[in-house]
Amino acid sequence: MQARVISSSSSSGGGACATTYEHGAHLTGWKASFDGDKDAVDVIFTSGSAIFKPPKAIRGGIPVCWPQFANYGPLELQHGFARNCAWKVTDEKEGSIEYTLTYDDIDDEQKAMVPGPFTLKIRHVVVDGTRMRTYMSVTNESEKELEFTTALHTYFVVGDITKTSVSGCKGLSYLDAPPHGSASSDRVLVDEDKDEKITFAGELDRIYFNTPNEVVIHDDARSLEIVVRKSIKGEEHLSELPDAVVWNPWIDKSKATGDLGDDEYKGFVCVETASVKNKIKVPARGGWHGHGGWTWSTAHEIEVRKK
Ligand SMILES: O=P(O)(O)OC[C@H]1O[C@@H](O)[C@H](O)[C@@H](O)[C@@H]1O
Repeated sequence: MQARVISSSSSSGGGACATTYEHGAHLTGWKASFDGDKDAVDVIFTSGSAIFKPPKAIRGGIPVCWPQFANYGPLELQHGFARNCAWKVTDEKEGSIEYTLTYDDIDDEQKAMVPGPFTLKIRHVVVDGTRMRTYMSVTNESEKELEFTTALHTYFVVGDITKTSVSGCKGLSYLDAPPHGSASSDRVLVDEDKDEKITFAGELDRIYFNTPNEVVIHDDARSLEIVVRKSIKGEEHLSELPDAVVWNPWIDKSKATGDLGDDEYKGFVCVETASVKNKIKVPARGGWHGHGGWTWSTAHEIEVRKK
């Protein structure tokens, strides 16, 4: 599998670069760099046990969950099929790469999961030394409405999960998943998170609704803050993903996950910009001449700051 590395085109970019793959349009790593420094800081986690063999999704990085997040939708396939497919590179320039997946690229089983032709685009951009973005767009070229749930399922490196917290979710309602091995896998609705920050002392798997623009990971072991932003200055025309998923598998689930090292849970947390509660609906193309289809687009930005 060929890795494509994109480096920042900004003069302040220093050693900042990201590694991406056609498989899943997957970004597997992003190194940030402060003040143009060549010493890069790893921000995005990929498992040392990840399997780089399609159709298996790569464990870590930024899996694109589409056309379904987890089991939120009609499909049996957890997180949809986009992360399992071979995408095509459709644009590549300094600091930026665009991958595209269309109806023609997927197999019959996957075609049965969508109403008809579509174009899905992912663009990863290394903005400067400390910021990167992922843009996503979905064009519905079919004659039926296209509805989906989705997430940019980002795995972040942290120095020590027990010295990590996540802020921005206080006061929000969320769906809480029971721990691995429980008799029921049904999530429970919690009306209000009363804690100032989310901390980690066991498996944690929550879907927060209507999150603010910024959710922040406090990586105290590395004295870093990682900001996950769903609205980008100058790009207000893009739709905002309303929800955020926070996940760490802890010990038992890590052991049960073949492509994740038993101890690796200590070194990452997932904070995923998502739309789970409300399905995104892209209207049917309509029959009139020259109308290729309606497009829905979104993006997230990740910024690293020193504490
Ligand atoms: O093992 P997968 O399919 O990549 O999913 C990993 C995790 O993804 C998270 O988004 C879900 O909230 C978890 O429930 C799930 O375990």
